[in-house]
Amino acid sequence: MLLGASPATAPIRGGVDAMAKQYDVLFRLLLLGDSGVGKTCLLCRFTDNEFHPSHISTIGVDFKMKTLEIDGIKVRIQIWDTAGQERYQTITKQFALTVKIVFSVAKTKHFTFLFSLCHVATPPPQSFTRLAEQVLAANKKDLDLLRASVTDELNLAALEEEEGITDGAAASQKGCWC
Ligand SMILES: Nc1nc2c(ncn2[C@@H]2O[C@H](COP(=O)(O)OP(=O)(O)OP(=O)(O)O)[C@@H](O)[C@H]2O)c(=O)[nH]1
Repeated sequence: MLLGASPATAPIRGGVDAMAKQYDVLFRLLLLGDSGVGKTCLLCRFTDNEFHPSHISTIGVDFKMKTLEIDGIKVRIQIWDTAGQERYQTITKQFALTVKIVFSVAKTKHFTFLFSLCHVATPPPQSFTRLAEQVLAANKKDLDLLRASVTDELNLAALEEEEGITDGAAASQKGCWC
């Protein structure tokens, strides 16, 4: 799933940089969201098809890449994984140019966090790209039983319909990127 990606310039042929020959198009994604919503797990599911049950907080910013071939075009996806912990928010906000905002369906407090990020990230700076998009991704759908507490307060179903939220679970791979 490439929603939320922002196309960036990438040389299609030639060039002195060896990396330039390895892909035709480069997409950059930035994952933002409260600590523990599952940003790193979504990333690991997508790049390595792995799930890690333990929560090891990201420190600052990390990134992974994956190259896919779609209709004969080599698409490289560069995904930046940010730290959700409050102490890293200064760094995270610097990166809030184009975003895939992740939240867990299981905790209401994550909504408060993501709305504050939406505010920071909108609109994407002109200098970056006009094609930058924001996508909300609801993770931990396997914990649907806990979802009631969220829907009571925020009517998640309506949000999904109106805002086009994507949902899934890194744990089960269902509805996930891969
Ligand atoms: N049940 C369930 N647990 C998940 C899912 N995705 C992630 N988790 C768990 O949630 C916890 C936090 O996941 P992380 O991916 O480390 O969270 P994060 O958003 O990167 O956290 P920070 O690095 O602190 O910002 C871990 O214990 C994961 O195993 C999911 O889809 N379902």
